[in-house]
Amino acid sequence: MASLPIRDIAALILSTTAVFGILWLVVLCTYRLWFNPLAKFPGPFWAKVTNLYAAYHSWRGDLHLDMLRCHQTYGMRRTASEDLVLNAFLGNYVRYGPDRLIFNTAESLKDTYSFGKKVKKCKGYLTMMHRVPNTLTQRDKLMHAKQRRLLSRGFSDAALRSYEGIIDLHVQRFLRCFDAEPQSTDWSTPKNMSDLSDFVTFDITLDVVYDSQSDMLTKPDNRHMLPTIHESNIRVGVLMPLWYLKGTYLERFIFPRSILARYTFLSFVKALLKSKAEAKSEATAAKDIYSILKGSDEREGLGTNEIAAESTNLVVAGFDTTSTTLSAFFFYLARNPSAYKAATSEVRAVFRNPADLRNRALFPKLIYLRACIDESMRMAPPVPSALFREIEPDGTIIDGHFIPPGCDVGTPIYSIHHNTAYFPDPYVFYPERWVVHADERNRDAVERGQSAFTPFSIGPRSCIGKSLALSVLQSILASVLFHYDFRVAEGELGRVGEGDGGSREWGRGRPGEYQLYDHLTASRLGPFIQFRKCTLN
Ligand code: HEM
Repeated sequence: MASLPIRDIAALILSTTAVFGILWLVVLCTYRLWFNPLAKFPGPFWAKVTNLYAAYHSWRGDLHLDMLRCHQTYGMRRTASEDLVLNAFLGNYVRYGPDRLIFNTAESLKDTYSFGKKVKKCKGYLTMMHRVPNTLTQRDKLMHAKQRRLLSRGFSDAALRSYEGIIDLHVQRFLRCFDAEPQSTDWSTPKNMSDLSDFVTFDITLDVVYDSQSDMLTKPDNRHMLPTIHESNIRVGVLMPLWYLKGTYLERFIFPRSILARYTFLSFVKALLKSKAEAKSEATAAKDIYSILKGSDEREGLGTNEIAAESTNLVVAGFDTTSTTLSAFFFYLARNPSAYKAATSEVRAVFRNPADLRNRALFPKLIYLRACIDESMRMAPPVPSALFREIEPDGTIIDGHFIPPGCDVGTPIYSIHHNTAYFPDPYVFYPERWVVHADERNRDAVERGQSAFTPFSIGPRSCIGKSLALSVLQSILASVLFHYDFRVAEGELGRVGEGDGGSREWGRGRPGEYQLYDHLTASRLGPFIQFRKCTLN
């Protein structure tokens, strides 16, 4: 028998592989669409068949918007008269991946994230891990409890008090950014608040975590670090639903820039860690989180790699999130005159002179300022989409539905913060929704909102840095409102950060809404704000 030429053999292998490949795809899609245990849940066609759907939206930065769009779309039903009406119950759950569901209720929030639930962090968190898991990325519950207990020493009341001087120092530097103009009674040149917020929060976080100065507010030298973190977040956001691609050639092919960016940031941290290690001999009292962790080294078995992973994560988790809240606050307050007036009046009444601003005992009196901060985080949550949790063996009930083991579930933060069942007029900046009236008539409404408010998440994996973040935000904002008046920059610059009016992209059209680009955490542009020294003080 004459042997087949090599070309024909290759063609035969290729066509057989293609046929089997197509067959495999057909079987897989058929299974996912009709026989998967989640098949009964509504959702976009492409999300049901592949996690590439979520990865695509993460790459575009509109994952949070698409999740809300799905909750609304799959909550619509046609009446007999062909009108579309919202069937809120149906839209409360959506299939957002072959094995993933998103929910949009306060019940799902509790069922998924509060203490004692049969869930753990999903495999997507593996993509954030470098060498060893830190408190954020640890999937093992017992290991996490141990790591969190150690880390919480850096966030105790005593530790937080010891950071107050550091925060005050950076607040002073932040204020000086608005003083630079010669005529101090005139409005300053427009300031890009997302940049300045990044600078001040990075400076504070690096100082608190490592007792080290990044000086971003005062010098440009280290500012190139910020785009590298952003670039790296894009990669991690895309890989979260496709975690099995981490470390493959495909990943390296798709994200060469992000991988380079990640190593630039890691080299920066490595140099920091080296200088900390060299400074070891000058034993000083632990005044930064790194030293607190290092102090527990021998007894608790936290090795060099663990401390490096933990402290690096704190910088990334801490600065960007706090910065988003800060810039969102300026966006919304500058556009809402009544909220602006109420917040400035409160601050200028509580603090009688500049020295008072360092007195933390007065902060609980800033009830309206805190409501403005909460309302900024409601409308622009710094971690906008779903924090997926994997259901453990035996399955569990989420919001009344049995979910089988191995599936991922999550309650997207931006979606629930815009759910009209908890927040009427969700696109209106309305700090009053957080303040209980003296006659208590709105207590139920406030509590309903609180049940669905989750910028820091809830339960055992909620944010360990919440008190630090709030302390930083209140210190900065009280000082700015005390010393300065501010307004939206005039002209086109004033529109940076807004929705674009007639956008073809879903959810990007509202001029009054601060636009977030969801890459794990939120990136954003502007707002541009002008400042003027307040003449009342
Ligand atoms: C406004 C500011 C902040 C917001 C909105 C925020 C939000 C969050 C959220 C939503 C989570 C849960 C993440 C998840 O489940 O995957 C989280 C966890 C965490 N955050 Fe924050 N965060 C903020 C500031 C900070 C700061 C200042 C630090 C420390 C310097 C920090 C450190 C952490 C850590 C270590 C975790 C992991 C906790 C655990 O899993 O036990 N965060 N944060």
